[in-house]
Amino acid sequence: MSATVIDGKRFAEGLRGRIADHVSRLKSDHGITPGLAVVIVGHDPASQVYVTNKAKQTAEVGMASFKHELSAEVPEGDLLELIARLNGDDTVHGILVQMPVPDHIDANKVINAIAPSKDVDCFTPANVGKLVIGLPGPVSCTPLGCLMLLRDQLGSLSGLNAVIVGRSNLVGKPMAQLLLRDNCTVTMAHSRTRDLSEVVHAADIVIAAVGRPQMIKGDWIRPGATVIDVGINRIPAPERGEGKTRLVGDVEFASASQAAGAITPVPGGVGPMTIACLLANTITTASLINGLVPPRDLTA
Ligand SMILES: Nc1nc2c(c(=O)[nH]1)N[C@@H](CN(C=O)c1ccc(C(=O)N[C@@H](CCC(=O)O)C(=O)O)cc1)CN2
Repeated sequence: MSATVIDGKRFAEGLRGRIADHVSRLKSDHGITPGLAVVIVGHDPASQVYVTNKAKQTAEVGMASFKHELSAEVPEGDLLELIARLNGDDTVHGILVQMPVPDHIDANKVINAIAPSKDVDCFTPANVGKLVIGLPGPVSCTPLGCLMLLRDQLGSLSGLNAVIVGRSNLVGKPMAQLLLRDNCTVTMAHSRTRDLSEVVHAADIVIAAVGRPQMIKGDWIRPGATVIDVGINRIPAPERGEGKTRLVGDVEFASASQAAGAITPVPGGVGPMTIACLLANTITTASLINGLVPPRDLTA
């Protein structure tokens, strides 16, 4: 069997088109221009690329885009002050601090400084709580992107066995909540899980978010399962020339695509959905801040 390759890049383009329509309506019907502030601390090359893409795509859908670049040595207090300023700025409806932050900065302090009403990453305890009990609000970007791809691929997820490999706050834990909401039977697997290959083999849906290149092998995948690969790992690619690298996921794509019914590639799968869902969350927070009901097609 050769799996359907789920085109996250194309889906994300379509989603951004719908977001642009909502932005136009917010402007014309309510006089609201959604604004997203992105903050980056330091010069990590991958983070620079993500933040540049976020700012560019924010502007492309017609939102106001604010980019704040701070040096790697910036004192924690200066970052907290900037966040406080953005919290009080009425032109800003979403605030995102690119992770990871340098070691001298306490990421939890930074997250807790963001007003929950503007927390478009859904990192604050208040928004994580809302996600768990199903109240309206932003939804963690990467899990929301995975859910949208799954619904598009499978229709109803009700009753399916979903196995999530990885229990991070960024992906694994919120993903479990979203799949539960869609009536999946959810198993969370992690580094201490016994017989991981057998656990994965029981899944109709596999979410690979473990951060280890190509760890999940093709013979772990149940024939016909849907595989969502969240991993983004850069590995040496000597076949491309000396010192060259390439991106791979947490799943061994070549073998897994022989067994799976559908699978996301890396790159071009979940990654582009993360940024599109960030924009969707900015529509959600801009709507809620202004007492409007967020559009249903942009949230979980
Ligand atoms: N505050 C946040 N920090 C981080 C998040 C996040 O959601 N919020 N997630 C990741 C990084 N990330 C977004 O910030 C992100 C990662 C990957 C992609 C993406 O489009 N990947 C491409 C490949 C890009 C490449 O060539 O390197 C793909 O998979 O096709 C977008 C966003 C950590 N930090």
